[in-house]
Amino acid sequence: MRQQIAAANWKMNLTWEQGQQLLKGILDANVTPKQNQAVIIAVPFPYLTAAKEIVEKKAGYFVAAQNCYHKKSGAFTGEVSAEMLKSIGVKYVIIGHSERREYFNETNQQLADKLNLLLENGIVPVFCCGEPLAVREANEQNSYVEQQLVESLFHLTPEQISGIVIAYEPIWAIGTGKTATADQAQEIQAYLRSVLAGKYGKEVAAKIPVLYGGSVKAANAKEIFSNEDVDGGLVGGASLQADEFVKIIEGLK
Ligand SMILES: O=C[C@H](O)COP(=O)(O)O
Repeated sequence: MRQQIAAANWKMNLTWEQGQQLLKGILDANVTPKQNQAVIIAVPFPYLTAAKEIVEKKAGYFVAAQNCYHKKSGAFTGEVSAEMLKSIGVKYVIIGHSERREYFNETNQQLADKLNLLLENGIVPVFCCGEPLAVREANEQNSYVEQQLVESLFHLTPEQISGIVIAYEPIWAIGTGKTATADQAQEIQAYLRSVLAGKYGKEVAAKIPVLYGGSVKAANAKEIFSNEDVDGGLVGGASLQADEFVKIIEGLK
């Protein structure tokens, strides 16, 4: 079975003291991921090293960064490179979150560059994609998200793309409490997998985990994750409460 992933994205929330409490709550629940499962916790940059010490003591649990810069190194004050993240042992990095696309004007081309840098450094990119409400209302979500994949991912070799994780997050469902139905998630994620299969073949497409994100919580995780093409979730709000996130982990296939 493809890898199944419960990914927490703290975004710009929590002091380090609060973060430690949350990690303690999650790890004290002592849920052991199965062979095909992983738990990823994306914390703010300043917490990465200390969080890694705590989180990665437990098998199957990893920290992630929430972003990296699209250039290798140089005079880019305030930015963090893929190589720096590698140098402290970070194994996963979220890129292309809709908040970064919207508030920081990230483009598909910049994301293609970030992917290259992460892969060069042996880091697994968690590539986010997803459509805004107006696109969903016009029923154009498939072609919209397909374009995001084509422009950011399709320069990768089959071997490279086999090493990434995709997170489909409809923007209208992020932090709104409005979740895509399990059927809506399955439908578009099956479509995205067919797009990947069209370019790379079915065997490669079948290996790539595709997560769903957008108001996932303990109460709906299991149902959403039960779909064939939904390989877990990228969770914002509900990942800030230990008991909620633990139940989400338990909802993985
Ligand atoms: O990265 C996580 C997503 O943006 C989902 O956030 P949310 O679970 O608060 O809707």
